[in-house]
Amino acid sequence: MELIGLGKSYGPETAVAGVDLAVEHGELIAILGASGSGKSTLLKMVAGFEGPSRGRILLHGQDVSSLSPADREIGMVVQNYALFPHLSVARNVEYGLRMRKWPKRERAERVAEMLERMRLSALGDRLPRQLSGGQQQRVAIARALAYSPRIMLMDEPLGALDKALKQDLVEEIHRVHREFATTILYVTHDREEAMTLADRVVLMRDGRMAACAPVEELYLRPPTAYAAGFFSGANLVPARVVDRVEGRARVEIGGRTLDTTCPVDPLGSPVTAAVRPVCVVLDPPDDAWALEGEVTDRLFLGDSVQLKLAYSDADTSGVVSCLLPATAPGLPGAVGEKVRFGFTPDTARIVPDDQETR
Ligand SMILES: Nc1ncnc2c1ncn2[C@@H]1O[C@H](COP(=O)(O)OP(=O)(O)OP(=O)(O)O)[C@@H](O)[C@H]1O
Repeated sequence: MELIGLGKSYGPETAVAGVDLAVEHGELIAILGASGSGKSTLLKMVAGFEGPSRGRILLHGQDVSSLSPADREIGMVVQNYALFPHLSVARNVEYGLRMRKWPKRERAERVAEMLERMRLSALGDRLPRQLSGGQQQRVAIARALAYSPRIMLMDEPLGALDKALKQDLVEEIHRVHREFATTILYVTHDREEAMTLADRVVLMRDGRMAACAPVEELYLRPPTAYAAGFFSGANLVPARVVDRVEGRARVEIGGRTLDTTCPVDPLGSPVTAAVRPVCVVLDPPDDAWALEGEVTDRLFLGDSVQLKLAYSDADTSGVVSCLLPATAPGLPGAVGEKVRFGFTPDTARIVPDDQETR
């Protein structure tokens, strides 16, 4: 599938501004972004529920931009299940096959197969209201997949479920994606979900594609400060490139210089040192960026402890989030405790500062 300059405006408001994206067959792309960033509008255009203001949608090379939703052969799963309440599970799954006028015997065979593959065989005669939320969503997935759509669209499919069910369904969707080899566009604002499921992540921001990259690359090497903050949950520390050392950036952060392992931006340009909380260390080594600070918050998370460390001196001030193993030696025990902390050059990613851009 290919999206070419796909955009949508509502009057003066631009919901989606010219998205270009080529999706490989069988790929799962997570469309991630803050509320109002244009994720659902993008999906609705692909589904055919919204007409684009500009651009085109190609499915298997065919321009489907002006086809009705039914003619696009796209399966859709949304947050609130949207099952037919008066139809049994089996009849819900059969629905799309009837619409496409499949013969009765083939319909019955396909429904039985889908129920089995989605582990719903025992529930075929029940009505949706007799199912749990997770079961209803499995029915919705079975229904959407029954007629082998060319592409599957999922809009916050787990948004209505509690955490434990969510985890089950994430595993289920992962399995479905692998076994059915379906191309999936998956809208979510939950980065954990995106991380677990996706081959690639499209990060939307104010209607634009702020980043598009394989999951691990986006997580470990985010291209900008916004992507680092949103996807990697990184601390964003203001910095400035002051020199080049063997092609790498020497940056100044709050009056201290640090030789990083990142290629340089233009000298003097404001940049951001993006440092993930697990990369913040206590009692850092000599070549590290180090500061004295104070614990302002401490959250026990089981295997790890999250600390908020506030620092302030003549040159700089801020708060850094730090994630340490709960068994780490010398772990600060209480709010108010003084600590020396920092990060080593190899763990800081120097990225353009785009946090203010709209
Ligand atoms: N029918 C509409 N008329 C006018 N503006 C709209 C309409 N639909 C969406 N918008 C606007 O377009 C922008 C993008 O909305 P969209 O629903 O695509 O965002 P989203 O990223 O899916 O958000 P959320 O995560 O909250 O669902 C928002 O500013 C929204 O207010």
